[in-house]
Amino acid sequence: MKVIVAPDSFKGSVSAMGAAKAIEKGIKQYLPEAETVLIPVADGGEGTMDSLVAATGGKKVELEVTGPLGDPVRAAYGQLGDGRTCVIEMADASGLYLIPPERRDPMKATTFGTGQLIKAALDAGCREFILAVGGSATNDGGSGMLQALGMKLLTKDGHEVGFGGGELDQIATIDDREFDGRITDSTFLLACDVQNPLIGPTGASHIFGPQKGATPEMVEILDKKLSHWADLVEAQTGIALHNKAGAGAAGGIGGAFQAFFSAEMRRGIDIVIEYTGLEEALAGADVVITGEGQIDYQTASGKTPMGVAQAAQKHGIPTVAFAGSIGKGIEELYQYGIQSVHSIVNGPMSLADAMNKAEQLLQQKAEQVIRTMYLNQ
Ligand SMILES: O=C(O)[C@H](O)CO
Repeated sequence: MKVIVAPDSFKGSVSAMGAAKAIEKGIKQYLPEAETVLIPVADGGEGTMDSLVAATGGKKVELEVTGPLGDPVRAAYGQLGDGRTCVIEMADASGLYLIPPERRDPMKATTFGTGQLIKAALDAGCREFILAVGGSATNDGGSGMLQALGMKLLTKDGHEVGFGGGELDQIATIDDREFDGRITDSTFLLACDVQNPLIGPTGASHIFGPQKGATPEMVEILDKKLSHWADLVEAQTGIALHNKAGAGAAGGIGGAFQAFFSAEMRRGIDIVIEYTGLEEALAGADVVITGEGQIDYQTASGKTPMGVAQAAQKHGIPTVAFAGSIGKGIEELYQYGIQSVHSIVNGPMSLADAMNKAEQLLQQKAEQVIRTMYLNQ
């Protein structure tokens, strides 16, 4: 029997690799001769870098960059096994999780650190980039990232503007003469977590500003400032970001990529499936086991278990999904190739207990599922 084990992480509890190893242990407990292929995956959010680095025999390179509020932070880029491809989770350098709630301030927060990661990877020879875009603390339209890569954003007096969404309306000129020339030789594959436009009621400021610390008044101001930025970008590049899908991802960095980089947007899970070689590994498999902390109707919007199941379905292979917790609407998932969804929790227990014991529970569940598959053999 060949089993592909392709879970996401169970957030706050066990990494994708840890989950995959626990599931493998459970399978082998009943069926030591089973062929197991471990492919830890992610959907473009947290864990994407780890998954791709592990699958390609790459490495993580850590460096100090400018954090969202200007303080130094340790962040990493992943260099894949081919040496050319780099994966960056922007939240690592510019993420909301880096700032305690009381200090969050999208007027000041910058994406400069994300630009520094790109620059460091360019220096290391990378020319193909995978960017996991989302989870940011910023609303600066990606201006900080551009500054880190040499773009001069100048006031009408010719001074460089400061960091943050609050500065955008001070920009009078975008001077690209010193913008890193290596960007033109590079390709950027974006895994954006949302498709929101840059401006307006469904734009970056209105939808994601509040979680970054914006008050209702601030949201209006930030939206106007981003609108000024979008006008300038359009005048410079001919690309109107205002209503462009995905331009509002991560405070507008999604738009900066679309305007100034050779960028293509794809579903995060599809990028991960391609780069981890999951499709190739599926040949001859009998079953796929995937999983995530929570599985519910939202899983159908491109989360890991659904993406994995869709890939397996193309090859006629059933997928079994494990979850820490099962929510409403899992029936939605059957059409995409998920055969069944199993909670790993084996009795009444607190969330903390379930999280602490996740590996043991995954192992136990995997053994039970494989036993059931052998019912008639
Ligand atoms: O970073 C953000 O603003 C959200 O995750 C949406 O992209």
